[in-house]
Amino acid sequence: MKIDNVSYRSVWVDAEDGWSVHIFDQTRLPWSLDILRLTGRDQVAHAIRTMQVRGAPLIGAVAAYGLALALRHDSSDEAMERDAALLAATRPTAVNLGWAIRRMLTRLRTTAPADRVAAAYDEAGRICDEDVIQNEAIGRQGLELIEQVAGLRPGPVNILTHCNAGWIATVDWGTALAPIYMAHDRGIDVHVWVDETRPRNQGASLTAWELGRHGVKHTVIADNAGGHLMQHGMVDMVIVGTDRVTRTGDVANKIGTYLKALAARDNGVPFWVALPSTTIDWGISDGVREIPIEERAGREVTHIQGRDETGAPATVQLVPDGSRAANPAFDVTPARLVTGLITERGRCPATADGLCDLFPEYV
Ligand SMILES: CSC[C@H]1O[C@H](OP(=O)(O)O)[C@H](O)[C@@H]1O
Repeated sequence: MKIDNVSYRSVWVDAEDGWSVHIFDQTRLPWSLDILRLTGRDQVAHAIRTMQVRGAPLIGAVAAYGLALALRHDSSDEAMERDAALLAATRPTAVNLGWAIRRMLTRLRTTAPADRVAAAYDEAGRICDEDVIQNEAIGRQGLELIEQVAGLRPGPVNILTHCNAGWIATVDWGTALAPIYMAHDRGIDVHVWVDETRPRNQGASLTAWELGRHGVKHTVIADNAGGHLMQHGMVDMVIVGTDRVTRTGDVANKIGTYLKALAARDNGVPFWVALPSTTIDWGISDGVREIPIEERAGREVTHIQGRDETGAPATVQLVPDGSRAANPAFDVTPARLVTGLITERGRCPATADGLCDLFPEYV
């Protein structure tokens, strides 16, 4: 995607040294665009754990490069398995992380140690290139849904999204936002209701930043406002991303997604989930029981980051000293509340049959 008319991906290998890896520090957005140069395994692990880099497809891609960086230090079998396990354990919910590491190991275990670094960079690069292609295809699949609504009546197509599933959550294009970018670029009048997405505020700080940079009309709202807007006919559809989808169509996504799905169902608003097939966990069926939900630090709830009147970054405490906080970072929306899944191969019902029809080779 472009920033000030310069094309970027969310992760790239340094063009000069050919081995260090660059990402945007997403904890610094929207106030400053800081590019981090990653040079080792521990730096990559820290970036994923602290959400300097986040978004299901992107953490998989960055972890893949993290393994390549680790192999530069030690390409032995023991070190490779150890480093892969460490990177795979940095965050539990997004299945793309484990998928990417498993894909890397599949290639590297049959590669001679002396050839592993080159093979790792090659495979990580393929993961990135495929993510871009998949997300662009998701954009085209979702664009058709927006075009259908735009053809029904004049005025903007109003889309609500939760968290950030934009280009900065993936290698490029995004998932939930890809159809929106394509509709905007084709002159369709779209407006996005951007859930702030407490407690990390990925919507307020990342989705709003992305859409603003691309010139897409948007309004940031409190997470709790979505149901009201749906009741008053102000939302034509919901499109969200996801971190893990079961083989039966249950959807894990940022905390609060489930509540939006309930409000959408109650108000007859289509609730779409956009995902590349790398986000499908074919090994599980019951999302509520089987998807691991990351529990993050309570400080993310008790404190909030922003900038003060002088423009300086600031962190303020929101709750009384001594109050405890719970911080489940994801929830699971049962398939019955999902209108459909938007994948790189097409749209399908959130059902085992729907996914099997699109991806028969995985079943
Ligand atoms: C395109 S996947 C985006 C997905 O990842 C986010 O989680 P996090 O910000 O914690 O990495 C969120 O669930 C988004 O929907």
